[in-house]
Amino acid sequence: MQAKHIAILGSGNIGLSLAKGLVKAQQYQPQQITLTRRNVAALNDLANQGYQTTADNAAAVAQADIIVLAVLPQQLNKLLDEIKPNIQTEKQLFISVISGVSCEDIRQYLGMDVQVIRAMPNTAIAIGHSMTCIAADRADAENLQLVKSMFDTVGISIQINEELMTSATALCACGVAFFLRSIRAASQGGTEIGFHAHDALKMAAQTAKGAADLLLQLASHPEQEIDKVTSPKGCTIAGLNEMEHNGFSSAMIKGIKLSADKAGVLYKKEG
Ligand SMILES: NC(=O)C1=CN([C@@H]2O[C@H](COP(=O)(O)OP(=O)(O)OC[C@H]3O[C@@H](n4cnc5c(N)ncnc54)[C@H](OP(=O)(O)O)[C@@H]3O)[C@@H](O)[C@H]2O)C=CC1
Ligand SMILES: O=C(O)[C@@H]1CCC=N1
Repeated sequence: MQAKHIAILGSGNIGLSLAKGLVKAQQYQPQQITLTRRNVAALNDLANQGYQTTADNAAAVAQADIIVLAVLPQQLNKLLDEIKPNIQTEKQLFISVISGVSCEDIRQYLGMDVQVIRAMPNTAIAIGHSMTCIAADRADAENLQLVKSMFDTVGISIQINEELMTSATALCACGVAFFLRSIRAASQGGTEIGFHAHDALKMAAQTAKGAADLLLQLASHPEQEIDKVTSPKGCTIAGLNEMEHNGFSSAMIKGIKLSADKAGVLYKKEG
């Protein structure tokens, strides 16, 4: 258990997923986490669970050791204006999960030499299965280790170069949606060939989970595992080739490239 207090500024999808993941992993108690958003009434359930909740970002920052920035890129500058008077550069660490905003962007906008580490988790953080990419331009090793160990308790984390953070956003954060859509499509196919929708979805999701685990647990390559499924003249290769003729791999690759391009231009420095 860490003794530190965390303020999560912007408690929406990812901010709340992070808070829930940290508590589920027993790394923090709800009482050690302050959640903020402007519509604070939407956090009432969390307040009943013991989290501190407020719309006052500056007050949340005043009592925090770790400050997580989790608003949308277009909401960041206003938030930084609000909290600037209460920042204590010597003792506080910023973790930004905001896409397309560099550590230097934050220091530059604040005009302060704050310690900033970027983390790009995904929503599976709520259940301890995030793939989180971590990057910093000049954070000290102790803080980097602290952030890494924090995200390791809620999934798997790797440290990458900061210039790859927009790519990490597309592959890992947006990626959850891409794989979910694939599973949804598989379940729709399943319904068309005879299963009730809820059964088809469960069957598709468990099949996807098994496929991912084959790669992770056996450290094998997708094509190696695909070769084991595709019997000669069989039904798998027939279905797979039909999907490829319709651009399956190409659609995924193009989508990821477009997401990465977009992730790089989400933030406008002037606000
Ligand atoms: N969703 C995801 O899977 C991932 C998102 N990210 C990044 O995380 C960030 C948040 O994304 P996401 O959670 O999806 O977005 P949401 O819109 O769900 O969350 C943003 C939250 O910020 C709150 N907010 C806005 N302005 C302020 C303010 N001035 N003070 C306090 N709270 C504020 C909003 O609530 P209210 O309007 O009530 O203030 C809202 O709850 C983005 O920058 C995104 O790029 C990163 C990885 C994954
Ligand atoms: O769609 C978005 O912009 C955010 C960033 C990563 C996931 N969701």
